[in-house]
Amino acid sequence: MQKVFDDCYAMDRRCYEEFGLTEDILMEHAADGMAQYIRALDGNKKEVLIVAGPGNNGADGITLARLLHSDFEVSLYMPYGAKSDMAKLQLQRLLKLGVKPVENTPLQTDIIVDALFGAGFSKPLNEKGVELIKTLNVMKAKKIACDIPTGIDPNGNPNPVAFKADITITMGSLKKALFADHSKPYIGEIEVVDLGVSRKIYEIDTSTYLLEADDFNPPLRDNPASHKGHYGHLAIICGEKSGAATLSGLAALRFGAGLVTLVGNSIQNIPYSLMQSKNLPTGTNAVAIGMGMGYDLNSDIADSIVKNDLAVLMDADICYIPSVKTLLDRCSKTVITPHPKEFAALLKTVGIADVSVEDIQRDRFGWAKRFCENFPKTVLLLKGANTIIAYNDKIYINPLGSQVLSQAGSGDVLSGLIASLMAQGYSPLDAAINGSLAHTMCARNYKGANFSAIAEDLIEELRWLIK
Ligand SMILES: NC(=O)C1=CN([C@@H]2O[C@H](COP(=O)(O)OP(=O)(O)OC[C@H]3O[C@@H](n4cnc5c(N)ncnc54)[C@H](O)[C@@H]3O)[C@@H](O)[C@H]2O)[C@@H](O)CC1
Ligand SMILES: [K+]
Repeated sequence: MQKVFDDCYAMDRRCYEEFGLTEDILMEHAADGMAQYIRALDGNKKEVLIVAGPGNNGADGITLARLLHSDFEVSLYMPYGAKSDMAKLQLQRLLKLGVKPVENTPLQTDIIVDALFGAGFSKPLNEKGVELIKTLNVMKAKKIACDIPTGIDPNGNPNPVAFKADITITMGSLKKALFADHSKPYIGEIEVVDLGVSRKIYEIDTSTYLLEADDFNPPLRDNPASHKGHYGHLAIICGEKSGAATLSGLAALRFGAGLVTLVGNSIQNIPYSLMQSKNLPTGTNAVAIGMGMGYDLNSDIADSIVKNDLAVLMDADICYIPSVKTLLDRCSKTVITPHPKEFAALLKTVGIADVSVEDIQRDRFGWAKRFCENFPKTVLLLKGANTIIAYNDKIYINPLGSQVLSQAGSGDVLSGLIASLMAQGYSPLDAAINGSLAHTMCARNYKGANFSAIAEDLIEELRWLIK
């Protein structure tokens, strides 16, 4: 797990005030991090275009030009001149080496470094900036963003366009804007550069974390004398479309739940390994509701869940049903897993806000936080290109998802995975984290073309998901 921050300003200040470092020292390390990356690239890439802005992001770029000069053919383009003190100082140093900024961007180059705007980006790019970014984006070159691609605002939205990087070399620590859904196509890989002290020292406390494959804690069984009763009994409420519940059930079973029962009146042709029942079976310790359910929840079942305070996973159609609020308020072990459209419906159903899907996508962290303030007992998993898992003031980001998962049925599998872990005794937060990691790791391990995975393929991949 890595720490993630809103921005680095407080940590930079601590470097100056507590560690006696200077802006100059931090900047030298920032530029050296980029220089090392460029030097390690394929040795034939010798032409480097650095586009440097007026502030300290630009100053990083000018410093990089100095570090690479004479080993590489460096073109430094500064469309807005140098305005910050550091940008002016770095430019003076460069001029003393005999390097002058170029008047126009060259038509072709091997490497482009975008150091136009970084953490200080605060208003939309003007027409000149938009045209420049569009020009850079269509050039064929290795594209490196300094700190964050130009045009990505602090909420992670392109405003109105953004540099499309192959790699973002970010300074000091990870920032939230790198993990918004809207920024994902622009960021590329991410590398963090230390700024004069190790990242362990540089970073302060945070409430936001980036999940990694190493965080995965699978439900491996270590008791050779076990029986199915040791691994929980999950009941999945079936409604209109029993296929969704069946996929969840198979995923849950494959992920280790001891027993999975589909609950409903007329469920046809279910696989032999799943049980079925008209009522909530005795012995149920976790319930999953919502997948393919339709907009009607049997009130006896809802009452029984509340009365017995069962662990409950809620998804899909439940977001539209008013009784969701009772479950969220009254049960102590709840996970809810909406995609953005369902989350918009959920916010409306529970009376928090009436907002569009686009409103949510533009500020996923903000809306997730607001939901958790209203429902402190619930773990929210907001699906997306970078899935957010939020609980109280903590946020965990799973960036490992990919387009492999953009398929009907993949959400049903995720519900089954999380509910399976809840039945096996994981806390709701651990179940959401590990279910989400398993889901994305199955997609990563899938060997077929990235358009071809169906829910059953993801379930198959669970067999080999051994840490
Ligand atoms: N201690 C530090 O301050 C460090 C800063 N570093 C670099 O400094 C960057 C931040 O520098 P700055 O705070 O100077 O900010 P930027 O260089 O990102 O932006 C400079 C200024 O441009 C203006 N601006 C914002 N959006 C604009 C737009 N769309 N069109 C025109 N002008 C716009 C703002 O007035 C802003 O302050 C980081 O991203 C990082 O690259 C690194 O060198 C590491 C240390
Ligand atoms: K940049």
